[in-house]
Amino acid sequence: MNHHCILVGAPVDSGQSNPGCLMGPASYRVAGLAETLTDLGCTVDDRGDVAPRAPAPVSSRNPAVHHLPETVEWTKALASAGEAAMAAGFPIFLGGDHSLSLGSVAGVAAHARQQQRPLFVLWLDAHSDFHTPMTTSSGNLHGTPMAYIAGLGEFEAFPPFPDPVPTDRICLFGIRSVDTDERKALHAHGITPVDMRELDERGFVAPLCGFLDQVRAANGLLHVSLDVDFLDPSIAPAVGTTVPGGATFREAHLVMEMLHESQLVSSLDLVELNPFLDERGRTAQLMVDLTASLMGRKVFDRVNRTN
Ligand SMILES: NC(=[NH2+])NCCC[C@H](N)C(=O)O
Ligand SMILES: [Mn+2]
Ligand SMILES: [Mn+2]
Repeated sequence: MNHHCILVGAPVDSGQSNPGCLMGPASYRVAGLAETLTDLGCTVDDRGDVAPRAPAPVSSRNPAVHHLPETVEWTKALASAGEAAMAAGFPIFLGGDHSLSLGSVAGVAAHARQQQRPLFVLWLDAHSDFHTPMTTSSGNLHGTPMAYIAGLGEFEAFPPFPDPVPTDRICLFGIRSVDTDERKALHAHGITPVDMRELDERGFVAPLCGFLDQVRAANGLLHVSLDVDFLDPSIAPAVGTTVPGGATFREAHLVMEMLHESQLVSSLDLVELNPFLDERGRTAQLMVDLTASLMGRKVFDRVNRTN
């Protein structure tokens, strides 16, 4: 794991209809993300916020889709910022709604291809985000990045995804809200999300270890996309698409601690934080603390523990 962290601000608000995610990067900075990482022994390069180019007038064949031109420009800008950040260290994309991952993961994938390393994606989310611009009925493009990353479906004005991630290298984890068309597409492509029901039955450790073993065996790069709504709304209220029954405080930290111990993670998205909906900054703070666990914060060193 590379401990030179590159903070890439991605104040994307165009992928959904609940304004406020554009304040996410500022909120993480106020919550002390850079200082927290520095205290953990990381070096930090905050590159500020990415600025997309002026959008060209493109429209979707699906009349429900909104802010397509803006989201296309964010995708291009974040793909190039992401590729550059991967070459320099460990990128942390500060969102911004989840449509930012159309670009962040495209940049990461371009880097992985250059390095000739297979890319794996861990999607920590209540939602599968497996729509395409053709199937979404909300028209919110934050519901589409997973299909784009897998190279499936029609993405109109978006640049083709650089090196689509095969579906067996994708792990959708914590899922508890899937639309009918997404369900059909997931089924058609043989993807079985690790949903909350499975996590209830098997616990968090076994399914996560299984996926990490796969990454390790392939000497892969691992991108983690952490959507605030992966967490239970009772601990993380600052998100526009709350779904009850999410990960608890300890379950979420356990995932992050295990990811740290695996030493496999090479890039991270923090997405969907809407500070306008937060309560005294508690969701931003929790996301910073989860990032700290991912980067190695622990109470005790467990290496030599026998019980
Ligand atoms: N990244 C997210 N929070 N996505 C929520 C998507 C919700 C719903 N499936 C939709 O497409 O509108
Ligand atoms: Mn999402
Ligand atoms: Mn979500």
